[in-house]
Amino acid sequence: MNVSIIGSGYVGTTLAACLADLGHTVTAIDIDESIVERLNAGEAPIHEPGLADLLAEHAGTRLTATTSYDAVRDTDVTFIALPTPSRDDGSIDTSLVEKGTESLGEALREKSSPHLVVVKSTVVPGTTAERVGPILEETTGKTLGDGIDVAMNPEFLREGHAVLDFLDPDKVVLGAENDEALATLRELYRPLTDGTDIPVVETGLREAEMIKYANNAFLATKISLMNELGNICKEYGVDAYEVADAIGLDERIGSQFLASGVGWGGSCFPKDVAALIAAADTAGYDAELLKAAVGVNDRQPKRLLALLDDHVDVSDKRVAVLGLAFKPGTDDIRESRAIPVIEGLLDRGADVVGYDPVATDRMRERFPDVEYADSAADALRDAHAAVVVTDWDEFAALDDEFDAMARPIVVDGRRIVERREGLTYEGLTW
Ligand SMILES: NC(=O)c1ccc[n+]([C@@H]2O[C@H](COP(=O)([O-])OP(=O)(O)OC[C@H]3O[C@@H](n4cnc5c(N)ncnc54)[C@H](O)[C@@H]3O)[C@@H](O)[C@H]2O)c1
Ligand SMILES: O=c1ccn([C@@H]2O[C@H](COP(=O)(O)OP(=O)(O)O[C@H]3O[C@H](CO)[C@@H](O)[C@H](O)[C@H]3O)[C@@H](O)[C@H]2O)c(=O)[nH]1
Repeated sequence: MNVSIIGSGYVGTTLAACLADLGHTVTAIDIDESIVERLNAGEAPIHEPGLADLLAEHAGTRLTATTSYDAVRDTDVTFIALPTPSRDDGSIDTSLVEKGTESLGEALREKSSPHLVVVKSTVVPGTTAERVGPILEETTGKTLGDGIDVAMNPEFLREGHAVLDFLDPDKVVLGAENDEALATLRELYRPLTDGTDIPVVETGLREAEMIKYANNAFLATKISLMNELGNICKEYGVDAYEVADAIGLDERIGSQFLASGVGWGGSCFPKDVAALIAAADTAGYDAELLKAAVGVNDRQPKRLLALLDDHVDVSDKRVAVLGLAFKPGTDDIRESRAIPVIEGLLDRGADVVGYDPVATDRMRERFPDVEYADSAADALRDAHAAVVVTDWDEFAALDDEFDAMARPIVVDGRRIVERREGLTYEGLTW
């Protein structure tokens, strides 16, 4: 099938590379020329395991990139993978999706064969039918169901595992309101799902939109609940990880997403939970539990800093922040818990030195005046304390490096550092 994808960020690029790998002919469209150049050169514009290999294999053959929307006319299906950021009140800003849809519709006006537009972006229930659909009708001059159609296909990939998650998903959700749109979506995913036991959920547009929010809200709330339990564990000298291992054996609870610590960040959980709370508010429902999940999440970095305060007054002291990315395996710092931690340390007058294997450049843009080290060892040298914010594997191997600290104190927000003699070790929930 000939597919075009608007937006070549984390989702769009992964989708482009994976659909090409599944045998489709893919055109990636982005307004950022440097991204288009990199894609055409077979290079990954983002740090994502396995992505560079797929792009190198398919660029120039099954995958091409362009800044021109005209390319959509040579395709049968267009995915919209544009950002849906938060407004100040937490609600989603759909203006980029709407602008992209307008450009798409104008380009499709001259196309005579049928075209399916699939919303991949995370959008609140009603967006595809009530915003994307009408814009397409207006700009193409066609009627939905007659030459142009819409569908909704939420994405569940995790950053750092994007390619594997796409090629081996827990489920594929296809939202459509008519048989033709559904048949096109099925056809598109057939190379992925045929002969496998991957569940394919066929549902309506609003349901598909809501499934995405429900998925993220559930996972974020699960972590916040474990963080709440972990905070109580810490007060009673109980190891929250032992508790989590045991409760995770109950199949109704499940063992995943029970790692307590400094909380959830990233480009999705904070934005999507806020959007769902705002959407509920708009509908007249007070999403109390989701608000509490956000409250617990906001508290975890403060608890980490309070534990540090118990050990050392960091004013004018060098403090190492180990890990800057919102989680390991990515250079993404959006809503990273490192941000409130660094802010709290700067408020206390600390000389912060940050280290991350891949996310330093991005954090430097956010905090240009903070010092950044090239290795964990360099960050720890002469530091009066260290805090761990991201569970990069390499932090588990740190050992002698702690001997070079002015005072070997570690407050671990991710249970990754090994306890050792001579090290004052404080876990956030254990
Ligand atoms: N990042 C994730 O892990 C993830 C996972 C599932 C769903 N989502 C959702 O997918 C959507 C996209 O997220 P992302 O993280 O890939 O975004 P992103 O910010 O990484 O990428 C968006 C891309 O769109 C391009 N762009 C902006 N305006 C454009 C326009 N008018 N025309 C063409 N290109 C344009 C930008 O240059 C950028 O390359 C969001 O709704 C997000 O919530 C993200
Ligand atoms: O037990 C856990 C698991 C995760 N986290 C934190 O939660 C955040 C999110 O982690 P993860 O879900 O692995 O990363 P994302 O790439 O943000 O993926 C989430 O958000 C995506 C965008 O919507 C969805 O597609 C994915 O299904 C969903 O897992 C990170 O800060 C993690 O450190 C914890 O604190 N404890």
